[in-house]
Amino acid sequence: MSHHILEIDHLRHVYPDGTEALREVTFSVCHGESVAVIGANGAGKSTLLAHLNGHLLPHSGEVRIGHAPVDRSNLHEARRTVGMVFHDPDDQLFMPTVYEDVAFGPMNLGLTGVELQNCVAAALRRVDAEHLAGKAPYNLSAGEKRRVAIATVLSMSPDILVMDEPTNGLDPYARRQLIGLLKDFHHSKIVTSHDLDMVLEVCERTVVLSQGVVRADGPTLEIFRDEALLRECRLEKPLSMQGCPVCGK
Ligand SMILES: Nc1ncnc2c1ncn2[C@@H]1O[C@H](COP(=O)(O)OP(=O)(O)OP(=O)(O)O)[C@@H](O)[C@H]1O
Repeated sequence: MSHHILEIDHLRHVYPDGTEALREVTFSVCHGESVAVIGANGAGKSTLLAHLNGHLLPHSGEVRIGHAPVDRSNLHEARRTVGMVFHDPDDQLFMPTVYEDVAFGPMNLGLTGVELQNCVAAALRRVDAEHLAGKAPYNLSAGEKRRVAIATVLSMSPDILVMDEPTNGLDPYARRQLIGLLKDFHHSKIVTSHDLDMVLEVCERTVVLSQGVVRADGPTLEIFRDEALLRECRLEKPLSMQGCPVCGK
């Protein structure tokens, strides 16, 4: 029995206008592993994420979660197993208060009363947002919204946390807080981002997509040291790995 929690097997996706966004994409994620999926604009990252919880279904190939292929018959289970934090938190927060947003998922799973209250409090505590419980989500700052969006997913106890551009729009302090939070999660994680410094800190492994194809898959540091690969895939080294712009060292 393999120790993979998620397997992406020869996944191909073609949009109705004929754009072939993913071609034979194959890689697996182990229990507890943090994997970044990086690539230039249009490389296929969002299309790939949309397959992980069945928002899109493949033209050929498959996505397996815990060895079960994701298809129309098990979308509900796939969405419970894969906690997806969307690119824009406003797509995830729609209730009058933060508490109700975080309670929404577990309530649908049948939690009520004290059990529900404890579940919401635990999820908010993990993202350091208990004090926001009574606030209206639309009044929160970008960093607060991002943390609450993560809490809405954590309250469902997913086996895999998937995050699309988690540091987008955050100021340096909020970004640093989020990186700390991600490093403290010992879930399996898949993160897509153009923030390669964050990737370097949070993900031990990186998959590089280019024009819908997996161009490389390996330890993050090795990938970022491969200048020819980065150039070919229209990527740049993380700033923390570039020399000083003044002295060149
Ligand atoms: N609904 C759609 N219909 C047709 N083509 C699409 C659609 N959505 C995405 N595409 C195309 O599929 C390819 C992959 O797009 P995708 O959004 O997955 O890339 P991405 O790596 O997430 O890009 P970015 O970094 O800009 O967010 C691109 O060529 C894009 O133009």
